[in-house]
Amino acid sequence: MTESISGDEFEISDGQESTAQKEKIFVAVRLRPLNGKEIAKGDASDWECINTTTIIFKNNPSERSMYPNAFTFDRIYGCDSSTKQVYEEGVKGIGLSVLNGINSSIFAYGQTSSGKTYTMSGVTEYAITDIYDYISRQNDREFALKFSAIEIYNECVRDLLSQDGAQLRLLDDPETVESSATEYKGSDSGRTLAATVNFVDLAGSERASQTLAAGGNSHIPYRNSKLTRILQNSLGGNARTAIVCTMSPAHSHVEQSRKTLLFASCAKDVSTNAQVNVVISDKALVKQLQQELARLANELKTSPVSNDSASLIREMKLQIKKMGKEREELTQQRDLAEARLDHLIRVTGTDPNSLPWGEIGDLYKKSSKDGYPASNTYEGDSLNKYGLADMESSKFDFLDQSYVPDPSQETTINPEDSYKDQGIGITSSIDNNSIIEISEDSIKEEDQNIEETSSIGNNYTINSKNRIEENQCIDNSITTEETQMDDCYESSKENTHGIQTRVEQSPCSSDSEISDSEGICLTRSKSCNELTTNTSSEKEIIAESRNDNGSEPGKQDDHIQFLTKSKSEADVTTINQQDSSTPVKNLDEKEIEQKIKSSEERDASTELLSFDTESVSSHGTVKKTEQKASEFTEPENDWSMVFEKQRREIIKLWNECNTPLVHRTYFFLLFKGDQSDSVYMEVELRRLSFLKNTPSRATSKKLLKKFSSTERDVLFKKWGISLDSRHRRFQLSRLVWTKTNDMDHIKESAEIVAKLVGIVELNRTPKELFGLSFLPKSDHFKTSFCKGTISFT
Ligand SMILES: Nc1ncnc2c1ncn2[C@@H]1O[C@H](COP(=O)(O)OP(=O)(O)OP(=O)(O)O)[C@@H](O)[C@H]1O
Repeated sequence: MTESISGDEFEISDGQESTAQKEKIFVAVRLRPLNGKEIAKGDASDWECINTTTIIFKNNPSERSMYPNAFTFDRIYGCDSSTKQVYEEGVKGIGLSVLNGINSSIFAYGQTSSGKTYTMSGVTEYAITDIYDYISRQNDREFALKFSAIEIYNECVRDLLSQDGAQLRLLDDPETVESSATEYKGSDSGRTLAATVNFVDLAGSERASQTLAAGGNSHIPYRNSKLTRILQNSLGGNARTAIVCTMSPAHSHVEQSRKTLLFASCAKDVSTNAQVNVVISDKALVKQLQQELARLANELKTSPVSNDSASLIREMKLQIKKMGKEREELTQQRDLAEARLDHLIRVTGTDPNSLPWGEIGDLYKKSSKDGYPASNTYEGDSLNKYGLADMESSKFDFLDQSYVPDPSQETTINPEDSYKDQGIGITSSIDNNSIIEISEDSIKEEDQNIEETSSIGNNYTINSKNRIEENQCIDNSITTEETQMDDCYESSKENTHGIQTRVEQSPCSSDSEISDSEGICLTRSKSCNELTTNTSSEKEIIAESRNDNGSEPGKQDDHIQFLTKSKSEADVTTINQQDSSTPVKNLDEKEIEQKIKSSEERDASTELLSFDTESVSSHGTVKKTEQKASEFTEPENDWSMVFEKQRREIIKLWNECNTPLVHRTYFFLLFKGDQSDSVYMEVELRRLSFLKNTPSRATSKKLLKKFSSTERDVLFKKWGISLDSRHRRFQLSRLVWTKTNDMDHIKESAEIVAKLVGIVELNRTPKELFGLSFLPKSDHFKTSFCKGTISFT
């Protein structure tokens, strides 16, 4: 709201602004006419107002050297000017600032009988009239007015509005001057503007003039003055100020007139910094804040935006949690893959680059050693960061199957082994200090409650100088899950038949020693189940194979042992009895195989392994399957085109495989078309193709349900898995299998396993982690933690 009261100097706003208003004091000089007495004495006027702002001394040029003859101020009022003029044209705007909440003061300064009272009485009357007039026209605002009329004489304060003329006592708060003035209380509506206007008639101006003129100081000393205490708020700078300096034109008063003008000149330099005074009572403030709070709460409650935000935040939190889980899983996969690769390299003792999977060896080398790739600036280990954990896994399957044993290597047969059943466990020594116990005792299947021991069915081992051990079934099953279990089964069957054939045709003199036509002697151990059955009095059945150093059986340095332990003897007994008495063993495996082959899921899954594959043929010779992944390979000179094509294909597969965004991002940022990226692109394509065609867990279950529980039992025994825990169990087995050479590895493995099963207290030993206190020797830690019955979900 802006309203002009009168004239063009003053405007009243709604009082919302609080910007300080810095300005100079308004200084005016009023020259009164010569009074009758002065005229009678023959005094003449020494001063002439040459315009509205300048006054000059005109009668005594000789004094020009000592005093200035011309003075300029904001306004000069001559002898014929009226008080109304002084008000309207001079001090009105300042006086009425009080209506905007700004303090104001109007002073009259001058020598005795110069016209101070004459001027101020008129100015005060006009101002009060205007104030009331303004208030009377404001219907939507309430005003509280407080008037005081005070006389200060010899430091005594007297209330001019009081009849008794009692002396007033000044309190600390100058605003609480005891007064009999009428008070108007406004409503306590909260925000209030409070301002004071002072109309001051300064008696004794001569003395002040002398002081200020002599010192040339614009500061008005008021600290110890009652007057200044009363005017404290106005004189402190927070007030618009006007000074009307009155002077007599008579020559007899010329000295005082000059001093008045000097005072006025000094006053001109003083600046004020008035601001709107907003007063909010505590009660009003509390009320106002409560209202604001209620308003905001209501806004938050009803705002659709806020609801969206809340739901968005929830979604984001879920997403973050999910990504964290994925990251953890990828880390675990990476660790497993690295462990397997480590082990393989360690076991073979061969430079990875010289192996048939040289390019994979390069990948491993890059990823593990060189920070892969060199331009990478990401922190931490690379494989998982770049989402290659799965690739590594796939590679490893390829590695497992592509190993080509040298037929010329002499292979020994452990004469202590016996081969009495169709469940063939072939074990060979891996390296020194390797005692491997893989026990999956008493595993309960979710839907069928099938208990089984974790016999590592269809294991075979080829002892050579490199002392390679392969567990084809485990290798396949770990990384390719359900589908590879089928392949595992296939492969195992082949191996089984092959080995059986060779056993029958072996020229070796005993059942425990077999040599094939090419001079390879295979050591064939009992299956864990069979071993357990045949030696039921023992809790551990150890299939040992002697290594080519000719070390004695049972010596840890030279042997690897597959130990089978039941969770309890009762379990063992039950299982063994079942194994020996039920027709499980008598089932026609060909029939089961036929069922598998005829199932749709099986058909789909057989196409999955499009990797380079080399496997041992059914006759113990090496058979190399053809590479089927060459479709991803393109000529080098068309690399950019190939890259784009592969990238499109990868993106498509990402979508089809629901690949996590994190993986996509890393991969996308990392591989941007460099020629050296080709191997990674290819691996990613293979990995995704594999994943895409991998039947889901549900599909696998569906497949397995095509078989009777007995048939499934046979399958599980052959695969050495249980339906529900197969993947992680094999990961675990594999983990143990590949990390049994030193305690550091064991501890590291324990941590990984602990993560798998959701154990977070990783500062504990493997023994503590899995409660394997029954194991007496600490060196059994390296195998002990896989013997615990760990439930995976
Ligand atoms: N501008 C004027 N026009 C006509 N008469 C004036 C004017 N100014 C002052 N007078 C007259 O001069 C006399 C003295 O004025 P006034 O009392 O206002 O002076 P004063 O400065 O207040 O003196 P004191 O300091 O002693 O109170 C008064 O009679 C007054 O009417």
